Order: sequence, then C-alpha cells, then structure tokens
Amino acid sequence: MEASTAMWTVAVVGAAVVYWFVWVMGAAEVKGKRAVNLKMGSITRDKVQDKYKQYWSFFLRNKEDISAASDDDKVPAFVDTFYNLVTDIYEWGWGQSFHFSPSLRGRSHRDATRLHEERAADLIAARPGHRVVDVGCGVGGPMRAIAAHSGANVVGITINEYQVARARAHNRKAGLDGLCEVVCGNFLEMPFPDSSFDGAYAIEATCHAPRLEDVYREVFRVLKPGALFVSYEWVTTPLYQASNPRHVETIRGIERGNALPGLRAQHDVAAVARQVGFEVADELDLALPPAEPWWIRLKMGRIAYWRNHLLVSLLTALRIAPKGVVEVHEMLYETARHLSDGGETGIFTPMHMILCRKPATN
Ligand SMILES: C=C(CC[C@@H](C)[C@H]1CC[C@H]2C3=CC[C@H]4[C@H](C)[C@@H](O)CC[C@]4(C)[C@H]3CC[C@]12C)C(C)C
Ligand SMILES: C[S@@+](CC[C@H](N)C(=O)[O-])C[C@H]1O[C@@H](n2cnc3c(N)ncnc32)[C@H](O)[C@@H]1O
Repeated sequence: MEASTAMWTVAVVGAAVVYWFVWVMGAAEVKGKRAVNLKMGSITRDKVQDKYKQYWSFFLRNKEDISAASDDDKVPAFVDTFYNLVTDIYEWGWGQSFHFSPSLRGRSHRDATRLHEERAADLIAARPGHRVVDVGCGVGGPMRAIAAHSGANVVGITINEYQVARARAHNRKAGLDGLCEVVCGNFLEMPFPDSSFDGAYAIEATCHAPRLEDVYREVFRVLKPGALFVSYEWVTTPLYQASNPRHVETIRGIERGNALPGLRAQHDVAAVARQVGFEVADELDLALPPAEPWWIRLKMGRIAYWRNHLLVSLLTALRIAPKGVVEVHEMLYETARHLSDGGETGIFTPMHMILCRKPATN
C-alpha cells in the first residue's frame, strides 16, 4: 500500500472512531443532549470555573455552618448555581428525570423510572381535570410521565431558569404543553394562591430545603382541603451512625456533591409533615426489599463515566466545552461513588415515600 493511501485510510478510520465516540457513544440515553452541546445553564462560559469554585467552597463547609440561620437564605442561590452546572451533564448522562428508582428485573431504566413516577401520580389519585403541582420539577421528566399517565394538568416549579427553558422545550416536543406548565420560582415561597391545587408531589427535590418544614408548609398552603401530597425524600436511615467516620464521610460526600444543606433522618419526616398540619396517610422506604437496588444503575455506568471524562476533557481542550466542566464532571463521579456506598451500606435512601393529606376541614 502506498504511503498516501495508508495515511488516508488512517485518517478516515480515525475520523470514524472519533465520530462514533462523540456522537454515538457519547449521546445520552434519552437523545437530545450531546457532549458537544454541553452548556453550563445560564452561566457564561468565562464564569463557569469561578461559579464552580464558589459552589464547592459553600457546600464543603460543615453542615452546621451551612444551616446557620444567616446562611440558610443563601442556599437557594447556590442550588440554582448547582443546577446551572449540572443540568446538561445530567440530561446527557442520565436522562430527563433527575432521580433514582428501584431497578426492575428484565425492564429498562427508562421503564423503571416511568413506573416510579406513575406511582406518585397514583398515590395522589391524580386524574383528568385535576391541577397538580410538581415541587422542584427539574427539566420535567416526571411531569410529562405523570400528565400522560393521569391526564391531570401539572404545574412544575423550579428555582433554575435554564431548567424552565429546557422543560418547556421538552413539553412542546412531547406534545404535552397543553397539560404541562413550568414556572421559575422558589418552592419556599411559591407564587401560587392558597388552596389552588388538587394534588402535589415532590420527587427528590425537597432535600434542597434548609428546613423541611418550610417547604411542607408551602405545599400545605397551596393545596385544597382534602388534597394529597406525596414526596420521595432523601434521608439517612436508622442504620446511619454519626459515630462511624465512614458513614459520616459517605453522607458528607452525598451532601456536597448534590447541593444539600444537610440530610435529615428518616424518622423526622412524618413529624415535620404533622407539625405543618398534614395527616400522614402512609410512609414507606421504597428502596427496601423486595425492591431491587436503585444504586445498580450508578455502578453499571462506571465505564460510561470514564468515557465521559475523556470526552469532556477533550472537548475542554478543544475549547468546545467551557473550562470548569471537567471539575464538575469529577465532582459528579465522586458523588456517584458516595451514593452507591450509601445505598450498599443501607445508611441512605433517596426514596423514602411519605403520603400526606391536608385535612378536609381546618
Ligand atoms: C436528586 C438528585 C440527583 C440524583 C441523580 C439524578 C444524580 C446524582 C448523581 C448524578 C450523576 C453522577 C455521575 C455522573 C457521571 C460521572 C457522568 O458521566 C454522567 C452523569 C452522571 C451519571 C450523573 C447523573 C445524575 C445523577 C445520577 C440530587 C441533586 C438531589
Ligand atoms: C434532583 S432535581 C429533581 C427534579 C425532578 N423532580 C425530577 O425528578 O426530575 C431537584 C429539583 O428541585 C429544584 N429545587 C431545589 N431547590 C428549589 C427551590 N428552593 N425552589 C424551587 N425549586 C428548587 C431544582 O431546581 C431541581 O429542579
């Protein structure tokens, strides 16, 4: 073979490999967000690294410092920064639903995710004609599944402007914009009138509130008397021992990589619900057997994380992705490790379900 032919062959094969690596392997499970399109929400390219450093130094501090009264007020702004930094990476590497679900033998992650969401809709008896609020809606994966399953109108609220735009675009694309609405706002002060919803749900979102009672009180206020609220809560389980340094490191790792002001204990949740006026209709850790482990999906993804790391490094070197993406990706990689540890040791669950009712008469 002539030298020039050999060079062309190498170039063509090389280009095909890069194409496959970036476009095919690098595509999210739910296509629509690719590595080459990674933005950092509404943060301008030149500010990504600084914003990441600010985020990291805030959540690196002790839980006690973050939950000092003066810093509680800063939490929503840092949570907003966090979602600017991670939303595209989540969509690219996980999908449009930013939560876990029990694994289901013989079923895809996508099915398991959808069934976990539909379960929330069934628990609050959402049906056509109902207006339901999705507290902390992300880019709306659950909202679309719940609207399609139940026929209810869903209004999602998220603190992050970029997620609002993503969720609205996905709603239009799915033909569900007639049933699904998205509002940018703080779930600690929701821009909705009293008694205006027939139901409410929160999927792995209220863990971002410095005080759970503040968000539960708001949900209570906007619900009609007799209406139901279900939440899937991130909590430590009774197996967690504050005297065990490994447990503490795992929980601290989960908190700082997920913008959490401090995980609460499982047994506190019902007490908080009652404190704000709810009746507790049911409570169950959906991660307990016979449910299959939720963290399997995280562990199975390890080869993909390594590939993603190479990809974001390459894209940053080529100045396609902004500086700082590699650090954010590394943070998520570490977080995945802490989350799997939390699941395997049983000291943490991301799906403690609580079903509450606002009493029919006050
Ligand atoms: C409820 C919350 C988010 C839960 C999960 C959706 C996310 C928690 C950790 C995330 C990830 C970790 C590893 C990433 C990986 C390194 C990357 O290559 C691709 C994306 C990840 C898999 C990413 C996806 C989303 C998570 C699983 C919190 C914030 C309350
Ligand atoms: C882990 S995501 C879950 C999103 C969605 N429930 C899902 O399962 O796909 C948490 C969501 O809570 C939102 N959130 C966190 N703190 C908030 C606040 N104070 N007000 C409104 N939304 C908030 C985030 O913006 C994000 O959309």
